[in-house]
Formats: sequence, C-alpha cells, structure tokens
Amino acid sequence: MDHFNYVDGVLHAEDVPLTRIAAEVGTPVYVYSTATLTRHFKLFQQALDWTDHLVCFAVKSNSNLAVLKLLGDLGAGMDIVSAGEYARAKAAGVPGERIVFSGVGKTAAEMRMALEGGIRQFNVESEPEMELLSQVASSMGVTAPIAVRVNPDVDAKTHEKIATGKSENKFGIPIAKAREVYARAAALPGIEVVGIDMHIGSQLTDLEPYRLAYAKMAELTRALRADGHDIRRLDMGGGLGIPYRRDNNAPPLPIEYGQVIRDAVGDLGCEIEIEPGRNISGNAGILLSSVIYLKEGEGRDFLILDAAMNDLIRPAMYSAHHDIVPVVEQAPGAPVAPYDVVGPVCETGDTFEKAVELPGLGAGDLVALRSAGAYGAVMASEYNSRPLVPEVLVNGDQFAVIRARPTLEEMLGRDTIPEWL
Ligand SMILES: Cc1ncc(COP(=O)(O)O)c(C=O)c1O
Ligand SMILES: N[C@@H](CCCC[NH3+])C(=O)O
Repeated sequence: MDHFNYVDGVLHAEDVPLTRIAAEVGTPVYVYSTATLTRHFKLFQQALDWTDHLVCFAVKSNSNLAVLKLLGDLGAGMDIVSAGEYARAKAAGVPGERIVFSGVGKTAAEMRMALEGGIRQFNVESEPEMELLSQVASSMGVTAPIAVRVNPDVDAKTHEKIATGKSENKFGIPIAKAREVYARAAALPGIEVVGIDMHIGSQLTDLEPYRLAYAKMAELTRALRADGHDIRRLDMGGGLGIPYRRDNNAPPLPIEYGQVIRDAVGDLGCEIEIEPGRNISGNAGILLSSVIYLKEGEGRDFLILDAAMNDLIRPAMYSAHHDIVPVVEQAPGAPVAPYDVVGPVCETGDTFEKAVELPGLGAGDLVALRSAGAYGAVMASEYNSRPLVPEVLVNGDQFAVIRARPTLEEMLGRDTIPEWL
C-alpha cells in the first residue's frame, strides 16, 4: 500500500496534488511520501517484534538526507557501503552504534573513518579485508566488531544482476570455509567477532530462497558456537521484493518474512538485524515527468518525456517495469492508445517502456512512473549534461524540496579548465 492515489481525478502524493508540485518545482522530479516510508519501516519493526532487533535501512536504495533522518528518527539503523553513505547516515543524525558497514571493497580510509566515528559492526566479505581491518583497528588501539558475510550458494530467483548469494557471485565467503575464517578472525588482534551476516539478493518475490539460506545460517551458528565463538547477532540481509505492477500477485509481506526468520533462527537467542532497502523506499516514491512531444512514428507513436534514463536507469539496465500513469485521470471509457514512452537522451535504450496503453496525452501533460523511490534518484547521473533530478518529500498537505535541481551555472562551475589550455 502506498499514499499515491487519485483524488477528484488528480494523482496525489498524500494530500498534495502532483500538479502542484510540478507547477512549483518543475519536472522531472522525484516525489516521496513520508507516510509510506513510515508505514513500511514500521511493518519491518512489527515483523521482528518477537526479539531484540535492528532494522537497518539499506542507504543505497535512497540516500537523501531527509529520508535518512525520517527513518533514523523512527529508530532505524543504517546499512551502508561507502564513506559517502557513512557520512550521510551520520549527517542525518544516526549514531554509529546503529550503522552497519557492508560491501566487498572497503578501503583502509573508510575503515578508519567508521572506527573513529563509531560503528555497530563491519560485515566483512573476504579474508584480505579482515586482515586489513585488524591492522587498521590495531593501529588505532581499538578492536573492530565484525560479522563475516557468508555466501550460502542459494539461488535467489531474481534478476541475475542483483543476485548475490550464489557461489559465482563476488559476495561473501563460501559458507563451507566459514569455520576456518572465523578461526582466523579469533586470532587477529584487531577483530572482535559478534555475529554472522548474509544477503542473497534483491527483489526476491519468493520466501523459499530465504528459508534455504537461513537454515544454513542456523546450522553455522551452532557450529561456530561449538567452536567457541560468541555468535550473538545475526544479520539476515535485505532483499524482500515489492510489487512493481498493480495487477500482479503481491510478493510476501514483511510479517511473513519475519516469520521465516523466526522459524529458522528464533531459538538461537541472537539479536536479529535486517537490511531492507527497496521494500521501505520503493513504493514510497514516484518520478513525476511532463510530456515534451507526442511524436508520430511509423507504426508507433512516441511519448517523449522530460525524464530520461539518466534520471531512472532501471528500465534500461534491468529491463525493469515501472507503471506509467497519467496524473490527470481521464474519464472512464476514454480511448487509450499504445505509446512507446521514451526520454530525450540520445540512446535507443532510453526507453521506459514500449506499447504502454495510455489515454490521449500531449505536450505538457504530466505522467508518473510509479515504484521509483528505490534505486531511482541514487542511480541518477548527469548524462547528456542533464541536471541531476531533484527530490521532494511530502508530508500530509505540505511538501519540501529535499534536493534542489542544480542550475546550469552550478553544473559548469564544478569543472576546471587548466590555465595551460
Ligand atoms: C548487503 C546488502 N544489504 C541490503 C541490500 C538491500 O537490498 P534491498 O533494497 O533489495 O532490500 C543490498 C542490496 O541488494 C545489499 O547488497
Ligand atoms: N540497483 C538494483 C538493486 C541493487 C541492489 C544492491 N544490493 C535495482 O535497481 O533493482
């Protein structure tokens, strides 16, 4: 459920008509709903209310400071993967003890930054990383709390570019090697083992891969405890999928996912962490865009939007579907026609979707691309020297620009022409 609904024939974000945001901020623009973000976060809290837990929002899915502050103030932890994301989480007021550092390529500088500023745990993904972390921590006179990310070799049944839990993926250490790696960790002076971590992929729409992976997690917890390690925390990762179509079967709910976790590891007495991103932010946002031209082609008509692949790359990158809907609803029974909905960027791949059935639209009309709150703005670029897309947050009947559209002067001002040219 989200908070983008038609009221009197106009699509609203909560109580704000999208026509108003378009008029005041311009398009293209991302629009997020406070109510949806809050609701989704609380669903995960409830799903784990049977135990000590921390819901760490995956910052990579939406890293706007206002979004992070909203979730942080609700009690969220943050799952981060870079110095930049660490800095964002801190700037949004999230304390270090609620920040988990994931990622396969942490640098010494990033480790130092997190150890200085405070960190809940590093999710270590390889032995070389663990050795380096131990050195960095020892040189600072501290120990680094870690969970080792294990790769359970489970097929997450999702898009191949976002599956992470198969042995051929770069993530984690093979689960079969885990006892050896934990033995090494215990011997390192700068490392303190606190738990185990796992994340098998994104946009999972079936709970079975989680069941398989979490059964292996439970077995490993017992084995490591028998080896003498103090496994007190289990990070179960993120990845729960969302409905991208209003008409399809909804993926499992957070409460069902929470039950899978409970069934698998609930008897181990561990604190549970999860790292959902998309499920919290995805359906909390839309990309609002205007039609620039309706162009008649041979055998097809193109709706050329002012949003493009640089603003929302998911269709071009993963052939992902986003529902595209008119902001001003047409009268019931109004004729619809198929349009190829495209952006202005000079690539054929700059196509949001082909043959979308839409009512007659023309220049200046507004459309919304739904389910764009996750992996939308964060993956945007300035390709074709298009200004980075702005973001707006709605709360009831008010809204605020939470990232402004840069001016052309600001864009030009970032480059330097050396004086010797
Ligand atoms: C380590 C880690 N945690 C959490 C996530 C969040 O995934 P999602 O947005 O699918 O919940 C990801 C991305 O797949 C990830 O790589
Ligand atoms: N960027 C991907 C998700 C990546 C998940 C990263 N761990 C998407 O848009 O679906």
